[in-house]
Amino acid sequence: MADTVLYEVSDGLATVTINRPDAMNAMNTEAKVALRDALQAAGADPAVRAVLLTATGRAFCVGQDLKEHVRSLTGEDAMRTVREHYNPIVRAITGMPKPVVAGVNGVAAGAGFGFALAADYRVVADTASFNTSFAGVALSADSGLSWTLPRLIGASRAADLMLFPRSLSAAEAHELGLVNRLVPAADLAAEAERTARALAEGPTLAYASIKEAMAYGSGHTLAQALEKEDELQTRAGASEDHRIAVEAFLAKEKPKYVGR
Ligand SMILES: CC(C)(COP(=O)(O)OP(=O)(O)OC[C@H]1O[C@@H](n2cnc3c(N)ncnc32)[C@H](O)[C@@H]1OP(=O)(O)O)[C@@H](O)C(=O)NCCC(=O)NCCSC(=O)/C=C1/CC=CC=CO1
Repeated sequence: MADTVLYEVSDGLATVTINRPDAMNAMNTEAKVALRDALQAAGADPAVRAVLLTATGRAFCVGQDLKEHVRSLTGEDAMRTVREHYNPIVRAITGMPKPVVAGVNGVAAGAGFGFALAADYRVVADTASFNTSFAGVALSADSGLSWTLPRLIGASRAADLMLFPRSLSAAEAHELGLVNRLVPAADLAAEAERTARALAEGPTLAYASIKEAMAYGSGHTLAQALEKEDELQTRAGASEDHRIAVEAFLAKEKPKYVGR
C-alpha cells in the first residue's frame, strides 16, 4: 500500500504531502495519524526551517473520509478523532516555530480547508477551490476553521460560508483575502516549493517570533501585545541572523542566514 503521507527533508525544507489521490486525499485514520506525526516531527526537528504542506492528485484534501466515518457511526465515540487527530494536526501547524506554507493544488474541503487556513502562507492553484462542507454533513466545524475563517474574512462572510457551504473558486478566495499567491495550476508545485525554500533559507528565529507575536496579538490587548513584541524583538535582536542581516545590509550584500 502506498504511504498515505509522504515526508521528505532537504536543505532545511520539510515537504509533507498528503497522498491519497484516488480518495481526493480524504483523511482516513491512517492518513490522519501519518499527517499528525509528520507535522510534529517537522516541528521538533531543528534541521527543518520551513514546511511545505501539499498533496498529490486533483484535490488538496476533502476533509474526513466519510466512507470510513460512516462505519464508525455505530461505535461509541466516532468524534474522538477531533481530539486525537484533527486538533493535534492544527496545533502542530500553528504551534511550530517555523513557517508553514500550504501548496493548495486542488479542492480543500471541511478539515482540509481548516488545514490550509492554519498554515502561515497559502500558494494556491487557480483551479483550486474551497468549501467549508461541515454543515453539508450536519456537523459544526473543526480543524480551527471557526477561528481562522472569521479572522481572515470577517464574521459575516464566514457565517455565510459556514451556514451555506458552497465551492469558492480560487479567484474568489483570493478576492476575499484567503490566498497569498494565486498561480497557474501548472506552476503550483514549483511556486509553492520556491516560496517554502525562500522561507527555509530565511531568518528562522525572526519568523518564529513573527508567528508567535501574531498569534499572541489576536487574543490580547494592544498593551499586552506591545509587551510581547518587546520580549520577542529582544530575542530576535540577539540572534546571529540579525547580526548577519545588518552587516549584509551595510555591506550591500545578500545575507546568508544560519537559522539561529
Ligand atoms: C466539493 C467536493 C469536495 C468536490 O466535488 P467534486 O469535485 O464535484 O467531486 P465529487 O464528484 O463530489 O467527488 C469525487 C469522489 O470523491 C469522493 N469524496 C469526496 N469527498 C469525500 C470525502 N470527504 N470522503 C469520502 N469520499 C469523498 C466522492 O464521493 C466521489 O467518489 P465516487 O467517485 O466514488 O462517487 C465534494 O466531493 C464534497 O462536497 N465532498 C464532501 C466534503 C465533506 O463533506 N468533507 C467532510 C467534512 S467533515 C470533516 O472534514 C471533519 C470531520 C471531523 C470529525 C469527525 C467526523 C467528520 O468530519
